Amino acid sequence: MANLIDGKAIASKIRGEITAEIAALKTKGITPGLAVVLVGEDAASKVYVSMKEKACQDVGIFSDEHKLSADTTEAELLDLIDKLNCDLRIHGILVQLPLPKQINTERVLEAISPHKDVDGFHPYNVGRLVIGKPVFQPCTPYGVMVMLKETGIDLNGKEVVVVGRSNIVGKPVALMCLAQHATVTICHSRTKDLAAKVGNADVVIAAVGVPEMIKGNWIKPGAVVIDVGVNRVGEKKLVGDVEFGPAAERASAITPVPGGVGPMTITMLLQNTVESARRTCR
Ligand SMILES: Nc1nc2c(c(=O)[nH]1)N[C@@H](CN(C=O)c1ccc(C(=O)N[C@@H](CCC(=O)O)C(=O)O)cc1)CN2
Repeated sequence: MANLIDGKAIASKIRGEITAEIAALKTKGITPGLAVVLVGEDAASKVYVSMKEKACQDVGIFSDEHKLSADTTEAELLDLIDKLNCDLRIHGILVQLPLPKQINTERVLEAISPHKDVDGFHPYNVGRLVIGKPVFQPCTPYGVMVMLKETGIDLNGKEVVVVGRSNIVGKPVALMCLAQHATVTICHSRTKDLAAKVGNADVVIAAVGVPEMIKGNWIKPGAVVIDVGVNRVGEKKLVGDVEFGPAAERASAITPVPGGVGPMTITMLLQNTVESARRTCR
């Protein structure tokens, strides 16, 4: 039976360290500030945004909330971003995704100053990651890497299979694993014989957004399984992208859903915001 990788516990430990770092910054007259922008009424986004605001309060980050209606135009959102780019109280800007259809997500992400891009989605920060000199790294993949490190899992020479090729998780986590000297395979909807690819992995990172798509009996005995999926099934139940029970019987270590990668995402957002504030006093 696999060891459970407790994302909640790791996140809580790191948040303690972040709280201490912020207290030290405040003695130098710097209070890290994060602008959180939500456009529209998406139920999951509302939950994530309120979790982010609460996390900011807990660690001592000034959180500047902007809740805009679902019919906000792209020009209005770009105007707000311009103002936040120039606001000296703000070290990080976060626009919650997904955005409503009338707004071009790429244009919005590119409008955020790369120096305040604590989500790590701006092409400048993506490019820094590609060349192995990251500044701000996307929070979910960054959280995955911190979890692996905290659990003592070394990727050097390992076969890592990433299932999913999104800009937010799949592609960046693959680059981060490569930087840790893993041999990385990215699988996606057109991949042939996914079961065999997953079965070859020492470490599986599942980020497809399809409930329990990765079957437990595909997992190589002793492999590590990181499940990035947070899928709502029915009214209340959350499941990952991996069939947890059968996978846990074969894996050496596995993340649960909820309580695995999810809590790390917001923790790394706090970390990036503190890093951005620290950079202002260099
Ligand atoms: N601007 C961004 N938008 C989105 C991001 C992002 O990193 N930046 N990621 C996701 C959503 N997300 C953060 O925004 C996020 C997802 C899940 C969790 C989390 O803690 N999940 C819990 C379960 C919470 C629940 O009950 O729903 C868990 O897995 O234990 C935090 C943040 C898309 N948009």
